Order: sequence, then C-alpha cells, then structure tokens
Amino acid sequence: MDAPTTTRSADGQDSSAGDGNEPGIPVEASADAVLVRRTLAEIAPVADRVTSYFYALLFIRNPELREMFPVAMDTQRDRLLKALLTAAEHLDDTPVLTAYLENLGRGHRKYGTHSTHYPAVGEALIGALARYATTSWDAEAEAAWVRTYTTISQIMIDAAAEDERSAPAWWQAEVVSHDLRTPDIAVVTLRPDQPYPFLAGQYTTLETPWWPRIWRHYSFASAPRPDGLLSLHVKAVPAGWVSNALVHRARPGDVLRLGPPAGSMTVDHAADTGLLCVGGGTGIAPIKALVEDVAEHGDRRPVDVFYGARSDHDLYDIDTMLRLQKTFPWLSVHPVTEEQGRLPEAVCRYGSWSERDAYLSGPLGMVRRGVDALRGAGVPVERIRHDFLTELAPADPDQPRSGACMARTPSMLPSR
Ligand SMILES: NC(=O)C1=CN([C@@H]2O[C@H](COP(=O)(O)OP(=O)(O)OC[C@H]3O[C@@H](n4cnc5c(N)ncnc54)[C@H](O)[C@@H]3O)[C@@H](O)[C@H]2O)C=CC1
Repeated sequence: MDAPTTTRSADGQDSSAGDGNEPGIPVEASADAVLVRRTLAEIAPVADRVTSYFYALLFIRNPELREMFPVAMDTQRDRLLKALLTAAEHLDDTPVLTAYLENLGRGHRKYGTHSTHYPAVGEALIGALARYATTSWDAEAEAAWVRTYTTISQIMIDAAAEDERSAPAWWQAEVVSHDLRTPDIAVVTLRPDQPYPFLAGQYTTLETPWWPRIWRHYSFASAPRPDGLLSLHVKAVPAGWVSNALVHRARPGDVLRLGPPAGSMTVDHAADTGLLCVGGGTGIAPIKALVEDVAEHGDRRPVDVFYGARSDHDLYDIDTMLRLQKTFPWLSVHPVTEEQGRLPEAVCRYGSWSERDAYLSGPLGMVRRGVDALRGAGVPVERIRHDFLTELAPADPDQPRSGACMARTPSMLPSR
C-alpha cells in the first residue's frame, strides 16, 4: 500500500496523519485510495449481491470456516465484509485506520480467528470485487486491493498476536444478578472468570448461550469496581434475539461470554475541564460509569448529565442518578422527557457548553443530532466524544436503527 497522504478523518475533520502533513491542509488521496474508492463506488448499488457472493466463495472454498459464523447469517452475515470495506475506505487515514484495525484484530480472537484464515478471506474479497466491479476492475485495481488487504490483515494479525500475550481471547462471565427495571429493560450484573480490565465509558461484546456466535455490544454501566463485577443495561427490542434473551431469559447462574473492552468515550483525568454528558435511554449506562469514574479520581470538575427518555416511566435509572447528584456537589442531573422536547435541543437550550468536554451516548439519531447541535453551539469537535456510528454498520436487530437505536461497529473511528 502506498504511504497514505490524506489526513481527513471519518467525521470530516482534518487530523494529523503523522506523515508530515499539517492538519487542515487538504492533500491528495494516494493512488491506491483512489482505485479502492472507485471499486467501492461501483459496488455500492449491488452491495447485497457482493456480500452474498463473498460468503459463498469463502464457504465453498473453505467449508471449515463456516462454523466460525452464526448458524443464521441473516443479521450479521455482512459484518466481516463491511468491516473490511470500511477499513479500505479509510485507507489514507493512517492513525484512525490503525486503531480501528488493531481493535478489530483483537476482537476477532474470540471468534477463533487465526492468522492462517486471512488469506482465504482476502481471496474471497478479491473474487467478489472482481465479479461485481466490472467497469473499474483491472490489473491495477486488483494490485491496489491486494496491497490494501495485505496491510489491513497484517495490522489485525499483529494486534491479535500482541494481545495474546496478555489477555484471553474471551472471558466467561456468570450472571450474578438480574434486575428487571421496566417490562423491557434489565440491569444485568456479571462476574467475569478472571480480571476484566476496562475503562469507564467503554463497551464489550457479548455472546449468550442461547444464540451461539451471535455477539452484541453493550456499554458498561459502572466504572471498574473493587469486586470486579460488571453491570450492563439491556433493553429488549422487537426481534432482538440477544437483547430478549438477556432481559427475559437470563437468570443468576447463567454463563455468558465477553470479548475484549473497546471504545474511546473515556475521561482524560489529566485535564480539569468540566463534563457535559448526554445519555438517551439505555445510553445512560456509560454516562453513569463516567460519573463514577470522575468521583473515584477525586476530581471536582463540574459534571452536567442530561438524561433523556420518552416519558417519565422510561427514566428507569433516574433514582440512581439523583442519588449520585445528592452525594456529589459537582454533579447536576437534568432529566428530559419528550414532553420537554428532544434531548439535543434541550441540552442546547439550557446553556452554553463551549468550555466543556462533551460525551454522547444513546440512539443513533440522538447522537448525530447531539453532535450537530453542540458543534453549532460552539463546542469544538475535538471535545465531543462518542462511539463512532457508521453508516456501514450492519443491520442489528438488537439495536434497531431508523433513529430509534444505534448500530455500532466495534470501536469504530472516534470523533477525535
Ligand atoms: N455508548 C453508546 O452510545 C450507547 C448506546 N446505546 C444505544 O442507545 C439506544 C437506546 O435506546 P432507547 O433506550 O430505546 O432510547 P429511546 O429511543 O427511548 O430514546 C432515548 C432518548 O433519545 C432521544 N432520541 C431518540 N431518537 C432521537 C433522534 N432521532 N433525535 C434526537 N433525539 C432522539 C429521545 O427523545 C429520548 O430522549 C440503543 O440503541 C442502544 O444501543 C446504549 C448504551 C450505550
């Protein structure tokens, strides 16, 4: 792969790529990036067919790989391919791409992925692209894709090998308590079988015994605790296999599997900037973890939490948040129901937040509108944190989209 030259990141912000380019100065895309994007543009309208063909090639040529994927491929069959295409698209964004791929490589250990599997995937990828990018595919395009895939896979393989030295591929975690807060929201507390190192604001991937090889993302609802327990807030959504199992079926004693922690929505304790935290629905979970984290560090930074829900009844964790407010004089909690308007607008109506670090967590539409509203209100983009929500994220029935819920890919490109 040619040395990347573009410094524009996924959210349109310029960032230093560490290659001597000054942030803010637009530079030309590398030759490989141009060829790769040309292919991507051509296959975009037939993405579904490319996906089916990719997996058909992969499994026909390598039947032994089939058992690493879920039995029903309908919901996440395109997860792997989409992750690869996302990476290829951000080819010129070196630091962002590297962080994304390292995370992806570490995260793939729990699937049993081995370095020897990568060439098979690469061949299926090239085969599918060649079949559907008929206009733009030629020897030059193929060479660009081979270089790109080689770079992508090498970063993933190296990160997995490095991770193997210090962390298990997955953790087993026993359900120790299950608290049904509303008919469809449960707070699930887990005891991992060995220490699980993570930071407040991060999330994990989780597999239940009822849906093998189907993994879903959930944020931790508490900062790391001395007893090592982890807690998650889960909302059962229509057709969400994993979320329904966790809310309606899981009981103390059940054992789940967890992947490694991921996510960049963490607090920089070297700074003393105040925090503005916006949590919509179960998006309050990592916000609560961040508040606990600030408290544990003994910081006296002002923290404002806006907790949004459709109605009073949906503010299922408001008692906890108000208890925290009572304990910590630097914390202000503002519940916002839809009667009072939508969360992003309510936050901006309240005051100017340009001096704060902002954290957003919740449904896709809320996070998007929240970022826009805060930027419009003068909060510098580098102070806004959330887990990147990608258009390329696969449809995930446990986290429906269409503005109601967010779909995330593991530790996608952060907003700073
Ligand atoms: N780290 C993260 O970003 C986390 C994200 N989540 C996601 O949060 C979602 C929570 O879903 P629910 O509890 O059903 O929330 P919900 O749909 O009940 O909405 C919660 C709040 O967000 C606002 N909202 C929803 N859509 C909006 C839009 N398009 N524009 C502006 N405001 C909007 C609502 O007005 C309400 O105040 C899930 O999809 C879950 O995956 C959950 C935990 C962590």
